[in-house]
Amino acid sequence: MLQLDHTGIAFAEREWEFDLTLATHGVHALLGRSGSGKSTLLNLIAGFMRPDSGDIRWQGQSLLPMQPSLRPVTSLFQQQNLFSHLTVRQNTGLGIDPGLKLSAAQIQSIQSVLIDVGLEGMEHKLPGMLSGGEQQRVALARCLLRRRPLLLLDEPFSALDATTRQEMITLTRTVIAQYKPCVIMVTHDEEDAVAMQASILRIQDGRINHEAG
Ligand SMILES: Nc1ncnc2c1ncn2[C@@H]1O[C@H](COP(=O)(O)OP(=O)(O)OP(=O)(O)O)[C@@H](O)[C@H]1O
Repeated sequence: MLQLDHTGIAFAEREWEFDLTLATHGVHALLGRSGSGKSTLLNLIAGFMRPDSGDIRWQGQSLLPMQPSLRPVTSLFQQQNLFSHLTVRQNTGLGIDPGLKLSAAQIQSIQSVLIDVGLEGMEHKLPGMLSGGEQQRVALARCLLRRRPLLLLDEPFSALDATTRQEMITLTRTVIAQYKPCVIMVTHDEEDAVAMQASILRIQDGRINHEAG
């Protein structure tokens, strides 16, 4: 399970203290007003920010001594951070090896994930040749390839039009059902939470309230 135990951080004149226990598998929507600390919570778990106090544990082990790349975490953001000079296959392959020294078996697993997200036939395209929804599929494929047990989604669908958004929600639900990570998804839209069949985590006044899903 994921445990945040009095995980505290302060910026300027504001303070947050997060206490949270989530089961190993499950989907949770993280809601809260703009500036309430949603991205801060994800950054603490991913290791891009360090808490001032408290602990963050996965399966009983503290994540705090671990570099972000070594944590059991993968993140998908609204901006996909695809490399414009790398193909769809290469951008996806970064999920396995940042040096892109890929074996035949790894190329096969990339291909299989690209088929899962509906990008078969686009392996050799560059991101600039793709729509926003297709770019988001590449980013999702890269996350899925990593198969890390904690999946952090920061407004993954908010830049997409309504139809593409619905397709991405369906696709994300399907792949989550296959590999069963613990998912925390930041969204401004309670409809996304319902569509993802997520329980609700709400940040208010620097604390998390966990509502039944
Ligand atoms: N590294 C930082 N240094 C100082 N202040 C920061 C830092 N990161 C975030 N903040 C501030 O902390 C507050 C919470 O930011 P955060 O991005 O977590 O909010 P959020 O709930 O994700 O907001 P939004 O919904 O608008 O994306 C904001 O007021 C932000 O300006």
